Amino acid sequence: MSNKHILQYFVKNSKTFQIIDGPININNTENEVLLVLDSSFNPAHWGHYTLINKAVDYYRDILPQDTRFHVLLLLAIKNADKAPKPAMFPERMDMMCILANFIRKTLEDVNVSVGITSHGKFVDKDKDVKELFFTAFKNCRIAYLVGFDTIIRIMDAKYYVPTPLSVALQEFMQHAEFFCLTRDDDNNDIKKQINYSSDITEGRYEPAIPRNWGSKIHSVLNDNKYSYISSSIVRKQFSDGKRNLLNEVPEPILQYLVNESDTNGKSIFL
Ligand SMILES: Nc1ncnc2c1ncn2[C@@H]1O[C@H](COP(=O)(O)OP(=O)(O)OP(=O)(O)O)[C@@H](O)[C@H]1O
Ligand SMILES: NC(=O)c1ccc[n+]([C@@H]2O[C@H](COP(=O)(O)O)[C@@H](O)[C@H]2O)c1
Repeated sequence: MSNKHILQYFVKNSKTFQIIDGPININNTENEVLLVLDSSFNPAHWGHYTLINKAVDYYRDILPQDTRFHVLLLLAIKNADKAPKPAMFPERMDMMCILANFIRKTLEDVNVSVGITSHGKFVDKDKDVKELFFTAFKNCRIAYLVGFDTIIRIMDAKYYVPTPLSVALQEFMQHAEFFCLTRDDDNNDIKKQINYSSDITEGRYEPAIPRNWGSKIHSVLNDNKYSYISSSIVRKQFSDGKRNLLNEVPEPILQYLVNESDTNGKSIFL
């Protein structure tokens, strides 16, 4: 079935979560880590790949040698902020499957699945991930891979009104953790980004954010060659006619963008 048909079925049946590529469950939760990258994938780029790569490196360093890694690429077909915009979703799903294959080829011993969700907020996505992805939810580790711009939005009380943040995320924060990479950001300097988790632990964000959540956020410095990349930049440059985007986008993704645009006679993003 094409991704277009999968999406039509998903929407028609009011589903909230579906795996569209790769394994659909994890049986042995004792030594497995699930790394979830939730994104708009519009398009997929090196910023996404480096989040996964660095998260695998990070957990390989701190966990036992026999730990197995499972990456879940998750597309939110509803955004926590933006109105639903169905255009391009099948193409984004295609690109997620391409990225999944690229990860399988380039990162050793990493399983990859691709899923779609209709939930905008992480706290809601997490319920489905736990329920539907794991056959036994015991001692498994789920880490959400995010950039700094996203972690501060997850920790923003406005998304949960009238429930206080500490209540809305209480259960979620008991088992979930975040691997958080710095990004170029005019409003938040690198020091603030890197110190975010320790500042929470020291109580600097109290009473909004409980200090014990600080240990659940692992802040890691990005590489300069990846920290500036965003889908908006790629969309803009590609639509302006730039095709030399290999610093921003893995080759198979670029190939897909070029092929799709050639077929339509104009940039896939226009
Ligand atoms: N270059 C990057 N470095 C680190 N994290 C990133 C990078 N690009 C995206 N991310 C993170 O990946 C997740 C998914 O990103 P998403 O695709 O929504 O962002 P984006 O590339 O900024 O998209 P857009 O420009 O369309 O807003 C987010 O948590 C985001 O912070
Ligand atoms: N409070 C939250 O859980 C929260 C806040 C902002 C964005 N998100 C999600 O983060 C993902 C990336 O969003 P953007 O593409 O807007 O950066 C989307 O799935 C969006 O729905 C979640």
